[in-house]
Amino acid sequence: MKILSCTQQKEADTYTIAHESISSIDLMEKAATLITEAICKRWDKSHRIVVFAGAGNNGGDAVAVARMLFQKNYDVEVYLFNIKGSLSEECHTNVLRLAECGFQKYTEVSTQFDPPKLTEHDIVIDGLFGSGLNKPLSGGFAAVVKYINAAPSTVVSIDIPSGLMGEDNSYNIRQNIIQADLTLSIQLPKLSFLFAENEEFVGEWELLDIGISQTFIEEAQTPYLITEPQDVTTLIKPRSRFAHKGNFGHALLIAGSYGMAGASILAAKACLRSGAGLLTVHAPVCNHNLIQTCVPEALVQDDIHEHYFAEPVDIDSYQAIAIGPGLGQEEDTALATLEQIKNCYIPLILDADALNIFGTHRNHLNKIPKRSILTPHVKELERIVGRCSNSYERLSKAKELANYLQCYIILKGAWSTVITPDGNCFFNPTGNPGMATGGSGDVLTGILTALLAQGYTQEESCKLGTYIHGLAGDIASQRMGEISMTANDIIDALPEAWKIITKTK
Ligand SMILES: NC(=O)C1=CN([C@@H]2O[C@H](COP(=O)(O)OP(=O)(O)OC[C@H]3O[C@@H](n4cnc5c(N)ncnc54)[C@H](OP(=O)(O)O)[C@@H]3O)[C@@H](O)[C@H]2O)[C@H](O)CC1
Ligand SMILES: [K+]
Repeated sequence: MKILSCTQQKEADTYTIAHESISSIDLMEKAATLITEAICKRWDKSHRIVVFAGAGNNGGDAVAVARMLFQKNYDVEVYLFNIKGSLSEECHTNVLRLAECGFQKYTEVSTQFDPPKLTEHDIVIDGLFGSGLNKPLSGGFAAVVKYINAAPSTVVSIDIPSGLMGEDNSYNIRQNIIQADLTLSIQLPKLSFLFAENEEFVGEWELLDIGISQTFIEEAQTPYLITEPQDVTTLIKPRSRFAHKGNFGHALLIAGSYGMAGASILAAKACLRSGAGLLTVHAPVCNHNLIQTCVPEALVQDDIHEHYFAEPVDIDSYQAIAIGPGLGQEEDTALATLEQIKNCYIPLILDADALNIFGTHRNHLNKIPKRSILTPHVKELERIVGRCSNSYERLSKAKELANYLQCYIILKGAWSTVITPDGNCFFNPTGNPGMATGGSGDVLTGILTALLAQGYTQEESCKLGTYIHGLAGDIASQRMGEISMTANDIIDALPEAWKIITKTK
């Protein structure tokens, strides 16, 4: 699913009107019908509906919704803010239609606004501004937003919370943005919906398909996409009945240190649960027996050091290498890692402590082989690119890093983002807050390593790996609950997740 900019959404609107023989007012009527249905589905007529409409088409949507709810015998009030004394054509048409159906509780605000007392049982419809917002709200509009946010009522925003920019809110004023409980977005999501700090504005969001031209959407250029099931199920490589373990690759996992054997064990188990033919774990001597006991299917190769990774290894017999889970931050380990990745011609994943090395040894960043996969969470990324004040800035810096290194970056979190060397961003829709638990990242690394070992490309491995990781996390959450689930539960859910993705019983 593509994420288009607000400008592109307007172009899509215009293109649809021009090519799908539907007028703008009828497109607005379609939008309003779906918005009304979504409201009626959630709230019965005991709720008073208080509509705040702007002078543009977002306001036009809101006034049309008011008419439809009124005709369904809801108790509706409308406040239309017509500060400049001119309404968009469609907004004006809907104001006339509202009057024609005998609606009485209509107030057009131009200067003085006597706000109604909003109660907990009221539903506020926010139709002040939509994709036409061109600067942060200020003055009277900011006051209206603050008044609505201070009210105890449920707030439903049309298309986007008024005051929120569709992409970059770096220069926005947070208290001048509507805090919606529900956002009913037209056709496609906005990029800003996917950023954690905007959750308080967007609330739950739902897309309304108003029939915007698919031709326009298909041809629209955007670096931002949300991965959908069909994007990953089509990647799955079928397994021949004559296959043998050599067909599925030999993976090398360089992981673990004294006291952090668990990370290497979790990554190893996840790797084997994701189809690797063979796995060798290179680990410090102290973890040898633990790994052999916990993951008997894995081969264990001892490092020369008792407690941590200290000596690079020969990589010729492997198809994929992952370095990082539980590696620790000893200087010897950093040096061994830098040595290990130099001239590494095998698909490589750098995770956790292998990434932290570049936070303290940034001058070695250019040693990272092109097309490597880096899997930082927010803090690990910011140790490399510097502190970021918001998700949009962080995404931009991650895109710059991926381009500079010509690598793939998986920025982990809600809506984990796969960033490719040429700047495409694939947002992953699976997963849940229960996955914010120790070892979850180690599991992802194991999955990614298995996919690379089986010959999936870096981009395929990143998209498929994050998707299956989140899907297993969702299954684990259903089984164990978000609070109690552990990284092991995610691994235990991998068989079910793989069956779903490969549609096997
Ligand atoms: N996406 C679709 O296919 C459809 C979308 N619909 C709805 O249309 C809105 C977009 O409507 P639009 O009229 O383009 O813009 P808005 O209603 O969001 O804003 C109206 C005008 O407000 C002014 N503006 C912008 N920012 C500010 C601000 N910070 N303070 C004050 N005023 C502001 C601006 O006018 P200017 O003269 O100031 O430039 C805007 O034009 C979309 O969100 C959907 O709800 C269609 O109904 C269906 C198809
Ligand atoms: K809005």
